[in-house]
Amino acid sequence: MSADPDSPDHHNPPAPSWRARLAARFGVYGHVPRMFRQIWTCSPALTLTSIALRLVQAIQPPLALYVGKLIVDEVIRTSTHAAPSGSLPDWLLHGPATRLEGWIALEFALIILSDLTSRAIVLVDGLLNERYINSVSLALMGHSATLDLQQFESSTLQDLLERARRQASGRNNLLVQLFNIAQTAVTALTLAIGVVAFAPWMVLVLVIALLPSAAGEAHFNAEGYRLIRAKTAERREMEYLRHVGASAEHAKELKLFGLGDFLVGRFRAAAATVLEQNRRLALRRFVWSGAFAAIGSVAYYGVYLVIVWDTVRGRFTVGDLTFLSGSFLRLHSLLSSLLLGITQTAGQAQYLNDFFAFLDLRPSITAPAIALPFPSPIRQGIRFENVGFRYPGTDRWAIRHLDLTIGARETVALVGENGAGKTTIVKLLTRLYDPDEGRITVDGVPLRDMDLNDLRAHIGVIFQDFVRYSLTASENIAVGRITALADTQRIKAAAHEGLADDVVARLPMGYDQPLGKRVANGRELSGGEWQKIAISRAYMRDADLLILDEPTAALDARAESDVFERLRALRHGKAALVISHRFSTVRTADRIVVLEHGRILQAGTHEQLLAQGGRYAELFALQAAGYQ
Ligand SMILES: Nc1ncnc2c1ncn2[C@@H]1O[C@H](COP(=O)(O)OP(=O)(O)OP(=O)(O)O)[C@@H](O)[C@H]1O
Repeated sequence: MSADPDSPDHHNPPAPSWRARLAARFGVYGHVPRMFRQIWTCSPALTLTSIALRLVQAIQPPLALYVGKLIVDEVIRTSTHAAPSGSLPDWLLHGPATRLEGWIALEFALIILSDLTSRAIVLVDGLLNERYINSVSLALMGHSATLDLQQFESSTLQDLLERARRQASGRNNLLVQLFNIAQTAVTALTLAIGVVAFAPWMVLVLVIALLPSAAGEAHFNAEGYRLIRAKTAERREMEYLRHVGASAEHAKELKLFGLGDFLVGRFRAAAATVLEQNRRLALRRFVWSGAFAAIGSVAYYGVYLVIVWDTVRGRFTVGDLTFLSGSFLRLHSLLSSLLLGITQTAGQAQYLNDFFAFLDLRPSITAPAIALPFPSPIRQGIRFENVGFRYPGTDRWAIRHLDLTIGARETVALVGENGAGKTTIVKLLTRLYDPDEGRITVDGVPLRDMDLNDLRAHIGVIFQDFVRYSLTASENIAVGRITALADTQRIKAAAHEGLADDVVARLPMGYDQPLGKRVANGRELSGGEWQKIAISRAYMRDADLLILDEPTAALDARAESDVFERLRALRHGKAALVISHRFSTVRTADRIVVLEHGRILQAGTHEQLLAQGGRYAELFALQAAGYQ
């Protein structure tokens, strides 16, 4: 992580200081304490149980080794006496070996205990891990809801989210692995204390011999992290291609256009670069780790030789020899597995960093601490005052010098060619974005001064790319006011107003019918039928301003005319903004605003605009000619 791969000059980063290098090596673990706090809040009882069980498990190996030493010493001591006569039961019950029996019984008890605790650990960790993964998913979803649309549209956030999601994927068993590392560390420490009591220098030699391995692993961890960050865009592309290439919603077009091979080729190309770099790193890691590990093994056998020599010389008993060589062998393998564990978890801990980095993102569209309520009902109207807006990362004005008023009881239609800025006006009105210039007010109260939830609660908006939820028909309508999910009457009334009641009546399971192809027993609807469901959502709100962004594009002519007849009747006395390319819809509005390149070109009633003979009349004539 010595260079930020997102920065343009990451090919030639300045030489990092040793502090930066150290931070890069171990920085991946920076968020582990925060993760433990999160685990703790998932279940203090399970966390404590897991820690207690692991402590018990951790001190068992040194204990077992020490008891083994006592048994060997005792066997040697008793075997110097005359060989016992009689059978094994006689010897056990009456012989001079009661101490030996005690040690053997203790060793047996330790083995049983070890077996029980390891099973209990699997159980407790499994339960805890599941809760933790759920809490990660909840945190991701909860925090996503607070972020701005503009943040979601940035590719940097997409990358971060892609990496953060891995933390919630369940494949990531970081919790269990970190607990294992802690347990191994406690065992290694207890063993080391035992060995230190006999010969402190042995532990020192072993630790020093493992230092190159530790440094190597830390280096390769940092390399791996850098590689993953640098390749996030490719990974995201692979994820996308996998989704497009293997999902029901894309199957129709993929077949008809014969895109299968094209997608496979693109995936192969993206995968190849990631694979190649990973392969090179893995090979280098293999060679260096092997060499470093050999240093550890040489040191281990050197020390082992000295222990044997000291036993032959009589400095150590045979029991000491079994304890020391056993401890030493164990210590060597524990320290190696500790390193390996750290290596494996470092890869996963990076996702932890990304997960918390995502949680630390703050939305830029916020409400003031003391926010004003939405002026309901609207008395004067909604005003755009000299509004200008550029999408982040672009230098073209999507809207500029825009002055527009929507009267309190007025239905305004926005027309204009593709890209004229119609949808952008809706996004600004709902504060999905904030204008760069000018301001938008409702009855003189600036949108920025209002409570965000209150603002959005008073506006009913259906975008042209509304969401088709894989939920029941009833839920699909209720999403317009999710707090009224149980209010069947309200849902039915909204369905009636949005013309969805006929659609629902034809479904075998009525309002309880799951919609879409993703769910069991799901029924797919036609484009127009979906649109009627979406329009009904808008009627779930008792909105002061209703916005329909091309709501009728997929409706047949009769349905479209019905929708607007109802809109006029039901919106009686309330403001509405309608975006449409169909002049049959547009002409019924109280006022029509013609947009071009983010500015107002003309405004007036259908008749006035026709009489003016400008762009509106031209576009109207074009469409009318199409019907002749
Ligand atoms: N998220 C975005 N990021 C950058 N530019 C955008 C974004 N959304 C829209 N634009 C640009 O802003 C301009 C206005 O877009 P807008 O969606 O408001 O047009 P529109 O009038 O609704 O068009 P249409 O009739 O095709 O729906 C267009 O030039 C478009 O390319």
